[in-house]
Amino acid sequence: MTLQVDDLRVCYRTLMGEVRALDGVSFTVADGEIMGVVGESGCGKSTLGKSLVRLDNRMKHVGGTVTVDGEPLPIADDRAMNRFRFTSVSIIPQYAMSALNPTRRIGRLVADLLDAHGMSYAATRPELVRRLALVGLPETVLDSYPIELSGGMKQRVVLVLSTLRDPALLVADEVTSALDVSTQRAVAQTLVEFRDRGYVRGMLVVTHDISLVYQIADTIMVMYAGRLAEKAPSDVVVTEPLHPYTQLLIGALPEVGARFSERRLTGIPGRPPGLRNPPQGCRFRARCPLAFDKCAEQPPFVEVAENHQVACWKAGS
Ligand SMILES: Nc1ncnc2c1ncn2[C@@H]1O[C@H](COP(=O)(O)OP(=O)(O)OP(=O)(O)O)[C@@H](O)[C@H]1O
Repeated sequence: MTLQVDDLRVCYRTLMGEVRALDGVSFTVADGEIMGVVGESGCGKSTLGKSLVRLDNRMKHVGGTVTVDGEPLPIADDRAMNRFRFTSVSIIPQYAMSALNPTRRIGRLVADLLDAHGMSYAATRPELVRRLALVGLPETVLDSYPIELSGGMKQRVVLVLSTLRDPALLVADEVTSALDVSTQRAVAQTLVEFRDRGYVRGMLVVTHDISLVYQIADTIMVMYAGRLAEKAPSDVVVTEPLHPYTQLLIGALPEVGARFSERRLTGIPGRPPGLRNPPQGCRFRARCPLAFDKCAEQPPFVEVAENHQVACWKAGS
């Protein structure tokens, strides 16, 4: 088992009070598994990804445990996590490619990164060049400045760097969202290839793009308002979703070849609740077409079929 997350609770401290961004999240990612994490903006996807690798100083670990290969990660202790970052858990944060220092050549950036982790650039360079070639980048990119590379090239550089130490888990947060469609597909395929080659064992692909994650993920986990709504193999989530929220998310996707003069695109009416003072019971209740009395109680996240978990009183009934 690569990753096990149990009852993870994380909040942000703000002047207005605590935002409970993750509220009792439990799941596992198996060896070799790519898991897509989807949901509307603000549901806690990025917080989940970040909290497994680096809590920023506004985030507070409220409770719950994370283990990788059975070893607990000290996620609440930034310094203790240094031993695990990059080697055991690695992250490509949102907007990483735009964050590359524009005044440093790529090779220099890599040398700085390796130095910070006590590794020699000279000794690592042959493997680095091999992996760059694998993603279609020539050795000469090491002499380039970030501004000289396209978005897709920068994203591939970031992917190679974040997996150089073959981490058990890679969190890829919106790695394709600023790219054109064909580059998106190429970068997504690279994620799969890195998993297939064993450069990374398990992956959390955080995205709002269900169609893209459907093509590469083994499993999709749907989040709503800081909790898990549904988790199942990708094709099950897309073709037979059980949670009303997942059904509406999938129903809001445009169909290939659809004529929009005949079928209008619809979103999900309403907005997710604020997480400073979230409602009791099922958090989707106010927007749910199937809501009934029982939804005033929080539904447990339970297995309703093999590898298929849902948090809804109506699912499976
Ligand atoms: N630095 C912060 N301070 C306070 N609240 C925050 C902060 N970052 C995120 N939040 C809140 O935490 C909740 C979860 O946010 P998060 O960014 O994890 O969601 P997300 O699903 O990744 O959204 P997006 O797709 O827009 O990135 C939201 O209610 C958000 O407003």
